[in-house]
Amino acid sequence: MGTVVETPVKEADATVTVKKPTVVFVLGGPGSGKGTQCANIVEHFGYTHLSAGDLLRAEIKSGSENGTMIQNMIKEGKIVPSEVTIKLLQKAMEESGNDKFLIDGFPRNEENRAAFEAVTKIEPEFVLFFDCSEEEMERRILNRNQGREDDNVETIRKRFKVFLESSLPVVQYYEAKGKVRKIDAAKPVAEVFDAVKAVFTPKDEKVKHYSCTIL
Ligand SMILES: Nc1ncnc2c1ncn2[C@@H]1O[C@H](COP(=O)(O)OP(=O)(O)O)[C@@H](O)[C@H]1O
Ligand SMILES: Nc1ccn([C@@H]2O[C@H](COP(=O)(O)OP(=O)(O)O)[C@@H](O)[C@H]2O)c(=O)n1
Ligand SMILES: [Mg+2]
Repeated sequence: MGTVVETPVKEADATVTVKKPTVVFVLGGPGSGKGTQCANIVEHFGYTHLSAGDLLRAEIKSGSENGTMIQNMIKEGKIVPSEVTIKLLQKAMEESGNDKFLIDGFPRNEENRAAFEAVTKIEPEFVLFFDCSEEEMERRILNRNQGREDDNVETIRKRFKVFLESSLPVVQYYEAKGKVRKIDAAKPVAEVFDAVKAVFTPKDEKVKHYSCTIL
């Protein structure tokens, strides 16, 4: 008579692993070309573009109870409390059906950064940073013609100050983690996009392309 060996059947693992979305933060001063380049990235690399500024402006238009507060802060070039902005970002992420996001113009200060990390537990894949002189950014904003209430000399100066004092430290935070991909954004749009493409193209594809060229 043989011995019956009982093998315990392993219960199915109750923890479900949900894949976190891929997030790239797109930062740079006002007018550095974040929105313009994000539109190009979307076309080529399948990301969904979420501009924090656009979401806040849509919230004003929707007649929400926060609308007046947001409008006043934007007019003053101030940064809206992250609670408001993060809710808008999360809603847009859920509604998109995508799992790859370019988050443009966020985080703009330490409060934005820490709150996003605490609420979503998402770490950015990397930070795309558009580097441009104030002189060039001001010229671009004054030619933007989108009817924005904050695109006037007085508010622009305030936005530059906030950028230097509050937003650059966020870039430095990610710099220390080796996550910043800095782009010279003072060049023409197509040249800036060439540099952007190099950041988004996987290294093996670059090699493939190179070997095709020399064959
Ligand atoms: N590389 C560039 N050279 C010249 N003008 C640019 C360039 N990139 C963007 N612009 C223009 O500058 C303005 C600001 O660009 P935008 O993408 O809205 O910047 P941001 O989102 O960083 O404020 C727009 O009118 C845009 O058409
Ligand atoms: N994370 C963010 C992003 C924008 N904003 C507000 O929205 C304004 C416009 O942001 P934006 O990203 O559309 O501006 P640009 O950098 O594109 O010119 C900022 O100056 C802030 O007042 C904010 O409060 N918090
Ligand atoms: Mg923009």
